[in-house]
Amino acid sequence: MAKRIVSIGECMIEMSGGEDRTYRLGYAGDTLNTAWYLRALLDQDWSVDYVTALGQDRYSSDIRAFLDDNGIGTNHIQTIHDRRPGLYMIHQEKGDRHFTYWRDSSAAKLLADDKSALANAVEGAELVYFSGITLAILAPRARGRLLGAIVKARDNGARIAFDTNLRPALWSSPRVMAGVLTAAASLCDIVLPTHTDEAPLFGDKTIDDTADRYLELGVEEVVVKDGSKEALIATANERVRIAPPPVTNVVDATGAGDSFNGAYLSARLTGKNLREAAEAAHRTAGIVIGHKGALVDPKLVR
Ligand SMILES: O=C(O)C(=O)C[C@H](O)[C@H](O)CO
Repeated sequence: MAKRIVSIGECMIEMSGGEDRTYRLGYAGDTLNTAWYLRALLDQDWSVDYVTALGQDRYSSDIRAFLDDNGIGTNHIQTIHDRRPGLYMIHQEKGDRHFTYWRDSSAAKLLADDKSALANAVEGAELVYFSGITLAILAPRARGRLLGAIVKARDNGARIAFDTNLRPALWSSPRVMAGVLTAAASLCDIVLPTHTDEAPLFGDKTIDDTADRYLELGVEEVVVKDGSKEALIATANERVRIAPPPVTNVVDATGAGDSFNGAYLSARLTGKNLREAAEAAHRTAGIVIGHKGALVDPKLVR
């Protein structure tokens, strides 16, 4: 039987491009993006399931079909009858991508309402992946239910990977965001933060400060991304710094970190060392930022 990876979070309708007010419709969301690159890079010894909630509208049906067609498991996607998927638009400004969201009443906000559905979803997983965005969209009690299911999965042998993925707009305050993310990270085996996002919130001066903060929480492997600068992979015994290869063609940085995570985790799951995994991750992210939207054709990254 294939070894299971479960990624938990929100998939939205994505509008990318926007030149002459012409947009391309896609489906994306940080945890789905990572699932997408895991699916693209792993062989059929692995299954990749996406756990979220969708509605019954045409876009929810299309998202399910899109995931099915691309080999991502949809059996644990819940249906919320009177809700629809969220939506976001990407715009480019001053060399970076920015997002505007319509997601306040999306179906995914209810993904952790059913405790037994969550427990079933993570059962038998080898790796469970979630993010700070997954936590940000949930009400406080639902966050507790999700973290409870994750702790149980870990007790049953799953490894837990977490990208803190800071989105201040989705949190009630920076203090709540910092507190919840730190508590969640302390339950995880692999944490994949982005230094530039975390530095102003936590006062980190260097990528080593970011790594140390998570190592001190008991995290085994910390993967600190830093945009176009070198990434730091830190464990209690080893520190590896890997610069990305030069990239000349940045079209849209959406999904760079998520694809980095997908490639990194797929390399680690198949026995690659920290250096090899970080190199593979930079390579994949370098391809993704040359295209519009978060998801590129899997053939381009294989
Ligand atoms: O910002 C979010 O919540 C998204 O999930 C949208 C993008 O796909 C994601 O941020 C890219 O990392």
